[in-house]
Amino acid sequence: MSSTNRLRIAIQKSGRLSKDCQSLLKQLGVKLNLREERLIAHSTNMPIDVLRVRDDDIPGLVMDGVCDLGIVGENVLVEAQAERLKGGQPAEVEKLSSLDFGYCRLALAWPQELGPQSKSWFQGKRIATTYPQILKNYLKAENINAQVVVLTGSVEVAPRAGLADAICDLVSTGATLEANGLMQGDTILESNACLIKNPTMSCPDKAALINKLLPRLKGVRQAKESKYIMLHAPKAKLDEICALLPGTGQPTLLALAGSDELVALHMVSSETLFWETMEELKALGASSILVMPIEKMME
Ligand SMILES: Nc1ncnc2c1ncn2[C@@H]1O[C@H](COP(=O)(O)OP(=O)(O)OP(=O)(O)O)[C@@H](O)[C@H]1O
Ligand SMILES: O=P(O)(O)OC[C@H]1O[C@H](OP(=O)(O)OP(=O)(O)O)[C@H](O)[C@@H]1O
Ligand SMILES: [Mg+2]
Repeated sequence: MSSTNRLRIAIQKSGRLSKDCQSLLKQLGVKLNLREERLIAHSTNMPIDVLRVRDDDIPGLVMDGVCDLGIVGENVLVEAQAERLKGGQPAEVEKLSSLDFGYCRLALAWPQELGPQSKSWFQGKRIATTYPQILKNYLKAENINAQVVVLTGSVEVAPRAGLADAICDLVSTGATLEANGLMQGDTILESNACLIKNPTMSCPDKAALINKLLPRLKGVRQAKESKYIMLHAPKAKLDEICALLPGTGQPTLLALAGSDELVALHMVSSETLFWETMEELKALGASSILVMPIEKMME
């Protein structure tokens, strides 16, 4: 591939998604030489360049074809798309996969001392947010006539600072809302990080590379969700033991040297084994029960 044919992936430079993006690329087998201040990191083993930017810029870079792929929160993607549509600009991206990090929700919140409030309370109020388009669409759908105050950071201090009556901001554990004396209301949007692609990308070499990375992504996810289970089981109790094992996978049975009563049972399970199940297995005579993580999978 020539340098223009190198696949360009946009990720967040520093923030909530950057560590997870970097470790995902590593798990996909993409080796990177990440030096702190560099905007572009060239992969040393694949024709891939990683652009490290602010997350707000990622949807636009992918929509405009500056980057072929991007990893960004759905919250930022939906806001950017709504903003572009409002301005009559192209806003299409292909969502290749939802990822298992960056989970948060965009929710309304107001000062705790006001107590629980219904939707009608928001009529005529000022709501501070970093996501004006998503909030405006919600208010329109709910027939609420409120003023949207746009802030790019520290949204949660807006009510105390007298800038707004309520906020619409990202929540994960709820600790930030609590620390600022705010009460959480309706969730407007649930969000995870997602992998997006420029829909008009037509380079066959890049398409082939994406087709190589996607099964790896599936394999990484399956491996994370799966466990390798090993135990010794009395032959007489095999049916009962198998019935307790999670998932639908078939176990492998192996003879145990020096024992006629016991067999070794190995299986890949799509779920973990809870302590309660391990205790039930033990009560049935199972022993040496091991639950191990799996690093990679390919079916
Ligand atoms: N508390 C959280 N827990 C999990 N994910 C979160 C949380 N807060 C935000 N996110 C997700 O991570 C993304 C990046 O959050 P971050 O706070 O790093 O953004 P930022 O300050 O706008 O960064 P940048 O400097 O890149 O613009 C958010 O858009 C959202 O998708
Ligand atoms: O519900 P919580 O678990 O407290 O998380 C929510 C907070 O996390 C995010 O900010 P972040 O900490 O990433 O900092 P930022 O505001 O500087 O982006 C978000 O903007 C909230 O403020
Ligand atoms: Mg940002």
